[in-house]
Amino acid sequence: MSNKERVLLIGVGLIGGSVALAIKKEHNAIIIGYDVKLDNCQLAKKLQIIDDYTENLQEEALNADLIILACPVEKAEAFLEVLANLPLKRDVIISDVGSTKGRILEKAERSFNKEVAFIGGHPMAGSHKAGPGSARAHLFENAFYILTPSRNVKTEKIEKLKNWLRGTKANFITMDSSEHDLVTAVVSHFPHIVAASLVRQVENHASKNEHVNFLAAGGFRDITRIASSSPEMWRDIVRHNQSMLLSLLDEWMIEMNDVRHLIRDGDSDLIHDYFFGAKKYRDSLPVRAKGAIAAFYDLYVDILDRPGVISDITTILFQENISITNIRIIEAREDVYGVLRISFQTEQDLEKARKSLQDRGYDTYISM
Ligand SMILES: NC(=O)C1=CN([C@@H]2O[C@H](COP(=O)(O)OP(=O)(O)OC[C@H]3O[C@@H](n4cnc5c(N)ncnc54)[C@H](O)[C@@H]3O)[C@@H](O)[C@H]2O)C=CC1
Ligand SMILES: O=C(O)C(=O)Cc1ccc(O)cc1
Repeated sequence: MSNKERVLLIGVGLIGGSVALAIKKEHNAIIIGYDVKLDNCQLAKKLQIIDDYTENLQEEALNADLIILACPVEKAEAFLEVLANLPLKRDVIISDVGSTKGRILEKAERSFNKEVAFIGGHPMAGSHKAGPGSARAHLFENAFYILTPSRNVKTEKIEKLKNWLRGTKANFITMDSSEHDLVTAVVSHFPHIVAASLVRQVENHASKNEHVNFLAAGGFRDITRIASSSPEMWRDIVRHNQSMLLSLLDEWMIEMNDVRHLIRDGDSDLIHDYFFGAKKYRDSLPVRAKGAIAAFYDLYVDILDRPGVISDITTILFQENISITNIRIIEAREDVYGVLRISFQTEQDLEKARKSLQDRGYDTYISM
């Protein structure tokens, strides 16, 4: 066997694949994938995300220097038990990428002896897409990557894990698992539940009114994008973070009840203050920083409603080798300016596109 270090990736999907690509950029290690979906392993190998895959997890685990769990969190918890019963390498580091940390850390601390360093990990970036086909080496660039080491882990092991993951170009922060589960519940898990519930409410109305579907196609689709994420992943997150989510739901119901009173009483100043408070806080949040939910790298371009303008713009971007992920006319009236919204994968693409289009006389905006 070669003397290169070996990484075992359990769950070869969007996040596992992106972590693997980031490791490959910086390390000459051998990355072996394991996944219940053989197709995902085969695709990942073809895309050179992993070097190879195995159907014998237990055998590969014995040789691994780094093991990363990147499957839904309830499965990850079950794999910890499998790993705990194996004679792993003495200095192995085990980490995960799961969206919840409390139950995983509890299991790790109960299962492993002090030679095994389990360091929870959660890259706070991603998307509603799934599978290795959507994996990107730069997915976590400038994002926060939360680490939740188990109690007995030495600082040098944490530094070693950061070194393994340096190709992500993420900003590492360390916290304990309960703080992690609280903040992620507030900024990510609970908003997902709200997004799903909004979509389900619209669906209910769509069955009674034929216009709802058409009207929900635009902005509503955008603000509820996260409701298209993997149901398996969110099922596990909700089960793992149950108590935090129940307490946030209680808070939300009190808040909604207050809103109900506001609307019922119809006091124009109080209603204004409610929206003003929300706007003030939202406007104070960093615009281009990466948070828990992926930012939209959207550029708005004023366009005259004339034939050929869209192909002119896409040609400019093509010549500049800038890939776009979505393009849409979001406002177009006869004989007046329309607005084209172009979405990019990265901030750099957005800035490059903005410059190229401005140089050719187009008026562009980053937010509307
Ligand atoms: N999607 C996102 O934006 C983010 C997700 N996460 C976390 O990352 C983890 C993975 O999520 P994604 O990569 O988004 O999902 P994904 O669906 O793209 O990848 C998950 C992979 O795990 C595999 N898998 C499922 N059960 C398995 C099992 N029993 N054994 C082996 N492999 C199994 C799936 O076949 C799939 O290839 C989850 O724990 C999620 O909470 C963390 C940050 C962001
Ligand atoms: O932008 C989105 O779709 C997300 O919500 C990404 C996301 C999903 C799960 C996480 O634990 C962290 C980030």
